[in-house]
Order: sequence, then C-alpha cells, then structure tokens
Amino acid sequence: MLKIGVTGSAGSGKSLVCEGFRRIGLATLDCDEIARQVVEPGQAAYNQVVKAFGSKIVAPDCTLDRPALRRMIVTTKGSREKLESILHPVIISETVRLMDEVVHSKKKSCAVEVPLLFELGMENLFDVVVVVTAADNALVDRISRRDGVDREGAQKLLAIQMPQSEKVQKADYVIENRGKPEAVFKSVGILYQKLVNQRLTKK
Ligand SMILES: CC(C)(COP(=O)(O)OP(=O)(O)OC[C@H]1O[C@@H](n2cnc3c(N)ncnc32)[C@H](O)[C@@H]1O)[C@@H](O)C(=O)NCCC(=O)NCCS
Ligand SMILES: Nc1ncnc2c1ncn2[C@@H]1O[C@H](COP(=O)(O)OP(=O)(O)OP(=O)(O)O)[C@@H](O)[C@H]1O
Repeated sequence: MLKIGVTGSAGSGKSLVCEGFRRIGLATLDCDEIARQVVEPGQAAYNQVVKAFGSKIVAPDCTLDRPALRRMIVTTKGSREKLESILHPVIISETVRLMDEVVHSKKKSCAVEVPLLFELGMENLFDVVVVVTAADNALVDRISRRDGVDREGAQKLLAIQMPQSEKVQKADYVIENRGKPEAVFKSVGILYQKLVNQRLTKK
C-alpha cells in the first residue's frame, strides 16, 4: 500500500488535499481526529490530561475544554510540552494501528493528515510526504474564520509551529493551495497519477 503523509501549517489546506485524495478513492486518516478521539471522557489519555491540567480545562459536559487548552498551549510556558508528552505517543501508536487496518483492506493507497509530521519525526511511516502551503495571511484568515479566534490567536498558533519554508525544504512534494478548492483537487489528481506511475516504473 502506498502511504502518503500530508502535512503543512494550520489552515494551509491539509483537509482539503485529503478530501481530494478521498474523492479519487484513497483511504484517508486525520491525526487531529485521532487526537480528539483519544481524549474523549473514559479514554486513558483523558484522565491523564485532566490529572496534569486540573478541572480548569474540563467543560461543564465533562469533555475537555479545547479552546481553554488551546489558549494555554500558545501562552503558558511548558504547557504545550506537557500536553504533547501525554498525547503524542498515543496519537502515533493509534495512527500506526489505523494504518495497519487500512493495509488489510482492499485500498491501494492511504493519505494521512498529520499537522506535526516533521515535529513528531513521523516521516518514516510514509512512502512520500506532501506539504501543503498557502500565503501566510491566508493561513491567519482561514484559522480565525474557521476556529472563531482573533487574528492574534491564529498568529500565536502558527508561531508554535515549524515555519512553512522549513517544511517545504523537507517535503517530497509541495501542493500550493492558492486558488479555488477545485484547483487543489486537480493538483492532487495529477500528483497521485505521478506517484502511481513512479511505483509502476520502479517494479
Ligand atoms: C490544543 C487542542 C486541545 C486544541 O483543540 P482544537 O479543537 O481547538 O484544535 P484542533 O485539535 O482541531 O487543532 C487545530 C490545529 O492546531 C494545530 N495544533 C494542535 N496541536 C498543536 C501543537 N501541539 N503544536 C502546534 N500546533 C498544534 C494543528 O495545526 C491543528 O491542525 C488540540 O489541538 C490538542 O489536543 N493538541 C495536542 C495534540 C496535538 O499535538 N495534535 C496535533 C496532531 S499531530
Ligand atoms: N482554496 C481554498 N479556498 C477557500 N477556502 C479554503 C481553501 N483552502 C482551505 N480553505 C478553508 O480554510 C480552512 C482551513 O482549511 P483546512 O481545514 O483544509 O486546513 P488544515 O491545513 O487542515 O488546517 P488545520 O491543520 O488547522 O486543521 C477551512 O475552513 C477550509 O474550508
């Protein structure tokens, strides 16, 4: 199975690119979704996070207060590292487990959205790593619109991530998300065809 890792800064369009892969028949996984599932009440990681941060990050319905945790990881020194030390090992092992499940399905290829792929050293899990980029002001616009945070909040989130230029240097392929979603879907189709052709030539 061809394993494609899709990464890029917050708001760059990783979900859009993965939607493109899904539309042409690939299996897709999303580490943000996995990160949400592992902290649902009752899961081991939920208890660990609540123990580490206290009741101030628990919402009235007992789920994690995600906006509060997000403000904390971008403003309070050491809290991001504390949260990551609990969640990253769980996210990585769950991603590997789910990818193994896809291997046993009939799908020929799988695209996995991993926001912190390079930061977590997950390159080796994939045959190819695709970095999605967008203009810096577009990232801020999209994050603030989508997540209901102000521009400063969006900029703070971006500031704790690896700069786009560094990700591009580490990429096998880059998809620039500058036009309409349809243009991105077209780029995804062209890239996938290229990857499949390369595989066939190698064999
Ligand atoms: C801080 C949390 C609770 C905020 O939740 P929220 O629902 O507001 O945002 P969501 O999870 O959808 O993440 C949105 C984006 O924030 C960025 N982001 C999330 N965690 C981090 C982090 N530790 N460092 C840098 N950027 C991050 C990513 O680009 C992500 O796509 C959540 O992001 C979280 O649990 N983060 C720690 C786990 C993690 O590192 N996830 C990334 C998966 S590889
Ligand atoms: N080309 C585009 N045209 C219009 N809107 C877009 C485009 N690309 C992305 N968006 C919008 O911008 C927001 C961010 O895009 P998306 O969720 O795909 O980014 P992401 O890289 O997955 O972000 P994150 O890492 O924060 O989850 C979404 O609301 C999406 O609908």
